[in-house]
Amino acid sequence: GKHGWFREKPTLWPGQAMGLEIDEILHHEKSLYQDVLVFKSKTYGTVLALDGVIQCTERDEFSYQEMITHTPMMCHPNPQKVLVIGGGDGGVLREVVKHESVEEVTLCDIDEAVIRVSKKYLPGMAIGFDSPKVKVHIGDGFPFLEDKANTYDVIITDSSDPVGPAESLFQFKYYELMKKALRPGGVISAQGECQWLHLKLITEVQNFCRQLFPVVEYAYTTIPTYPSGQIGILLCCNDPSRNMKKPVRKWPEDKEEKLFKYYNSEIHEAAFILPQFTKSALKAA
Ligand SMILES: NCCCCCc1nc2ccccc2[nH]1
Repeated sequence: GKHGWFREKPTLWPGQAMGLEIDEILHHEKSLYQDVLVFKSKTYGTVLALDGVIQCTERDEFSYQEMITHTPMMCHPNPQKVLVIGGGDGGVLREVVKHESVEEVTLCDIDEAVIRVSKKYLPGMAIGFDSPKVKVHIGDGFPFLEDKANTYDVIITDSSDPVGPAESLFQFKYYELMKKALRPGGVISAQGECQWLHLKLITEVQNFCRQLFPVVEYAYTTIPTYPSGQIGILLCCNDPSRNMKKPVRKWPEDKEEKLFKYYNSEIHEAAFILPQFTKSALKAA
């Protein structure tokens, strides 16, 4: 288009950059925490970028939102109280409320600007805010978790990358807080970065998760507009007998076809099957 190309800042992936052709810049501001850009792309719909890094596009967001939500949710027998840290676009909320067992889901995002621009420019994701089961808290996930012991069945950390406001969400203390906030049999999932780019970080996070949780797994999903075309999901469970590689609940196939564009019970299992280089790095951990 007349605006040329958006090129992603190689913050954590030196020497490479994802590019998208711009049709129209829709919004650009400096929030209290980060640079917020929304643009209409030529072929991927509307795009949200934070500090020059693509967070979601209308065309492929469903892959990440469905997999970061339904892999933990389908590993829990009866999720009633759910917490989303980050995820200000609303896409994870849209997915969480597809589970009838859910009574209440709280979203805690530090930046009101992300929620505001998502509601205005990303209605297909922000629809997640419309459910009566949803409660929204604007603030840092750390202090929010301090007084939430034994509260949630599932906690989903839909964070940006560990450069900037989300840096603290990739540290031991944060996982300690989530462990306390979980009810017995609870499951957590987190944006787990990419095995092609961040294997060292993934190994470090897995290491300290294993000190806190009996069951820790890494899965991944394919998504064209994230660096190297895929992103990981880190999953932990406080029930030593839970095998997260197999869903404990299943929708009938016809229901899956109506509910999802990416998730199904087979890709749930496939997501945990890792290439040898990742398997051996995480095994050594
Ligand atoms: N470089 C990969 C970045 C992955 C970002 C995942 C993500 N996408 C988001 C959209 C809005 C708010 C939080 C978000 N977290």
